[in-house]
Amino acid sequence: MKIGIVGATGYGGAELLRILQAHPEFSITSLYTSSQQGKNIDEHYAHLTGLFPQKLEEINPKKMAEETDLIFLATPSGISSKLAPELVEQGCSVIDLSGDFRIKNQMKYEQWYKKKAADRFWLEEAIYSLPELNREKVKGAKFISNPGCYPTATLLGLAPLVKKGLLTENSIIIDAKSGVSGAGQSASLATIYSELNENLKVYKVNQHQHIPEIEQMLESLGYVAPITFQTHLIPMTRGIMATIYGNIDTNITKEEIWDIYQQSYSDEPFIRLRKLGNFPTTKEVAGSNYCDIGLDFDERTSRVTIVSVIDNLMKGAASQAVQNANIMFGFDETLGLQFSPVYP
Ligand SMILES: NC(=O)C1=CN([C@@H]2O[C@H](COP(=O)(O)OP(=O)(O)OC[C@H]3O[C@@H](n4cnc5c(N)ncnc54)[C@H](OP(=O)(O)O)[C@@H]3O)[C@@H](O)[C@H]2O)C=CC1
Ligand SMILES: CC(=O)N[C@@H](CCC(=O)OP(=O)(O)O)C(=O)O
Repeated sequence: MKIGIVGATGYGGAELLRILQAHPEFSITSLYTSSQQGKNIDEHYAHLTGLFPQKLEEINPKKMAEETDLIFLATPSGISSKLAPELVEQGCSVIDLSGDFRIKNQMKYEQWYKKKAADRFWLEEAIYSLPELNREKVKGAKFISNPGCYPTATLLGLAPLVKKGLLTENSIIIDAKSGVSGAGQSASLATIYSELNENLKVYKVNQHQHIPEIEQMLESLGYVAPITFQTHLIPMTRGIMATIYGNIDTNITKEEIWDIYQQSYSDEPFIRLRKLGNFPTTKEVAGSNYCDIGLDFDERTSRVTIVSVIDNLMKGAASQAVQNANIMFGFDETLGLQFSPVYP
């Protein structure tokens, strides 16, 4: 199948290149750019020297749809709201890695992203797919909205308890930390070495654009209440750790809670549950499509602690997008994604 990437010069795009280069069914035919037409990708990324002969091409939806079967949009929010519908209308399948089609309520998108929302019709057309929670909607779809990085870690950590209705209303608090590649490749004061090295930063306090995305999905799983979600920037390149707290009123033991997770995820190829008392680290999933989860229940406070880690550029973006592409086209979901994390 012929694959095109928009935003290949960005961090998410670079990971798509790395994964798709070795994929047995998808072949990268075209790379598109808004700023570097005519160049080769290795003029931007020396680590890709000699691997991709094709030149970066300008963005032209009609031509792109003729040249490819599927386009990944790894562009900043505010771009795909217009570009994705043009591609789908021309018959091309699309997976959008940005936030533009995740939040189905236009007012909420505009409130949290401070940008104009996509057209209501196309918001309905785009299928939000976190495969472990709703893969049945994806097979045969033409247009996928790939989840955000923090929502992926958070929702996979919470889903088993939420589906069982075990968490009490208004009790969910998520303390999330990300490596700096989560902010993309553009330089900013907050992410330069002297600001971040040996330093921890809280950011977007009660303002993070992933709050409505997480709440929307939790609502569909049966938890209808606001969450507290807080993000921190950590001096490392990649990785997200979401440490999640919630209250359980029912009489339950930590072994029973662990069993619920075990039952939910035992058949999931990309979710690895730690044994009770063990917790994952971000390095243990780096460069892979895994989400690793550990948990504990404090019978003294009736509060559960769930630790969920992913690689923000992989399960949080590029490899999850390829997982979605596999499902869309009826391939084995793990195709081209069966590699272990890079460690140490
Ligand atoms: N980084 C992460 O961990 C995650 C990122 N995402 C989302 O994925 C998307 C890409 O993120 P990331 O790769 O980190 O971002 P980067 O900033 O690293 O790259 C974005 C790329 O988008 C392209 N671009 C910029 N402006 C335009 C435009 N007007 N039209 C078309 N293309 C444009 C640029 O390429 P060029 O100049 O060649 O056009 C740029 O290289 C974002 O929406 C982000 O929110 C989602 C989950 C995790
Ligand atoms: C470390 C860091 O800055 N991370 C980014 C994640 C961006 C992202 O993935 O956001 P959308 O896809 O929803 O635009 C942030 O917190 O905004």
